Amino acid sequence: MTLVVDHPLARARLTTVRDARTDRPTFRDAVRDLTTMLVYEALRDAPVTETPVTTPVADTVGAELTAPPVLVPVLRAGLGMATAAHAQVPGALMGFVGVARDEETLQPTPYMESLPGDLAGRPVFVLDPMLATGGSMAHTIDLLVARGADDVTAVCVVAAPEGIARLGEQHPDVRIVTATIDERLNESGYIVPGLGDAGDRQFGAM
Ligand SMILES: O=P(O)(O)OC[C@H]1O[C@H](OP(=O)(O)OP(=O)(O)O)[C@H](O)[C@@H]1O
Ligand SMILES: O=c1cc[nH]c(=O)[nH]1
Ligand SMILES: [Mg+2]
Repeated sequence: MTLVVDHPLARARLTTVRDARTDRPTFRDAVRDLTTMLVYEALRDAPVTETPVTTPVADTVGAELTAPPVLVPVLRAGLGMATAAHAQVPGALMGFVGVARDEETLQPTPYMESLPGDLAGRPVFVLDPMLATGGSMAHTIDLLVARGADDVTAVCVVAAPEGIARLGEQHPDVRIVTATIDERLNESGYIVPGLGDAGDRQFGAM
């Protein structure tokens, strides 16, 4: 249930976000480009409904997504993925979750949720560039499941094996779409080689 998007263009943008010399505007641009590719691949097998369309030349049959996913960026870092994901699925509903990891305990500290009340039968894409211990993602998915969600995709840029394993235990039905599975977490809970703190690199250190 883990899809690694390793298209050459995704690998090139991943290299940009990994590079410690990349400035904030360039980092944000690369996160947006990666999100476009990740969401594109995440929707590859999405069901479509055929719809009639008239070209300047003839009538034909087109297609539209049968069920556009609800998009849920996880603040802060996931905000940098929101616009690009929304551009891919313009009709999507968007909810928001705020959670900050306590950097001492590595436990997620929730501070905000703004989600549709009923997610039953609706695909949901959680947008967060970093899946490290998996605590923040597991918390977010708990909120979604409490609202009836049963078709959840975690869209990430960098995933650690530890976070993937945790989701496999706590939420085995969740699909993960990521640009890379990295080596491990270090003693501070950062992904190695990773890209550092995705929130700080987009928005500045708090
Ligand atoms: O898998 P975990 O161990 O929970 O770590 C991953 C979380 O850490 C980062 O957010 P952070 O807590 O730094 O908040 P921020 O986006 O506001 O910087 C990242 O965006 C994830 O939400
Ligand atoms: O490497 C990491 C781990 C958690 N959160 C980040 O932003 N980066
Ligand atoms: Mg952060």
